[in-house]
Amino acid sequence: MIEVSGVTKLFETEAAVNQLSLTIRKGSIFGLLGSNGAGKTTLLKTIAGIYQADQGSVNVEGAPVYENNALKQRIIFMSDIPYFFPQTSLDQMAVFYKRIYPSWSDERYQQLDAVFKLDRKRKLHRMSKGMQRQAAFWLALSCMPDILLLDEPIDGLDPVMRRQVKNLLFQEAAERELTVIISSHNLREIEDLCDHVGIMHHGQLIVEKDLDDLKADTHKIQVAFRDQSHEESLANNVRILHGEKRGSVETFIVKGNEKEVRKVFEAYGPYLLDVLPLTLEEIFIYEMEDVGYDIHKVVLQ
Ligand SMILES: Nc1ncnc2c1ncn2[C@@H]1O[C@H](COP(=O)(O)OP(=O)(O)OP(=O)(O)O)[C@@H](O)[C@H]1O
Repeated sequence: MIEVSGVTKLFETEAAVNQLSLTIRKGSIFGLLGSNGAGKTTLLKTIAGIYQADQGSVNVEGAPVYENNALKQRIIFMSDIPYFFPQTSLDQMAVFYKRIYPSWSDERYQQLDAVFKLDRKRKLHRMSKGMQRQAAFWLALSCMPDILLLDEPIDGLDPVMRRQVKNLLFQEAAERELTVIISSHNLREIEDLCDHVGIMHHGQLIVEKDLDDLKADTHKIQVAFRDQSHEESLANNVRILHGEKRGSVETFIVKGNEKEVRKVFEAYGPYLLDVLPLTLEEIFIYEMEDVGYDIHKVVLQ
């Protein structure tokens, strides 16, 4: 389990991360969303023990991460710009990683040859951006880390490789409880990967949700009432995140148990009542509206 408690990280006087608390359970895939400068990289580097928090603490399985070498050997931070030593090939970088990470697996390194299909003898600096990213994933996964922190890793990978990498992450999370935190600007990019999503804005986590709970708990209702008698009482009986009206049809985004929500609307004897599925993007739009933010200003669609 990763426990971030009241973490603030300052650069001079500016708080890149501001009093942020977050708990991520082992084996979870957590999506960290936010616009440029929201503080995602700073948070990931603080969790990785690269930065020391100015306030608060980051603990993994109860132990502080900063300057804890034994713990840091179980964590990999994958930067948005992969770094390799000059003039090295993948095989040469593998020798280096093997020395640093005691959990390195030669067997895993060999197995991943079938997934990534890069020339292991070729100099990495001659490879394309996407190929370098594949190489970084190959090395990171061969280290068999307990925690993988991925800073915008999907960019630059083609759709087939994105799917492959997502599958590998699913598999590692399910089979050996790898914990993944993946940052992105784009909700759609990571919605099929994560079981939890948090949205950062100005160094703070403004929304944090379990996706299964979120989907089970938020509904889009289309309804045409017979008269206006619902107008006053509806909001007292169901939690409405958003409502709009087109002609005689009203659309509401509501929270709560589907059966109970349905019952509330049925009690008015409407002409039409439909419960429609919501995309994650729609859910977040209304969740954030509810806490006073416009999602379009905070994350890309
Ligand atoms: N090394 C640094 N020195 C000074 N300020 C920094 C440093 N790193 C980050 N910052 C500042 O901290 C804030 C958060 O930056 P950070 O890189 O964590 O955001 P981000 O959410 O990862 O952004 P992006 O999506 O653009 O990568 C920004 O205002 C940035 O200018």
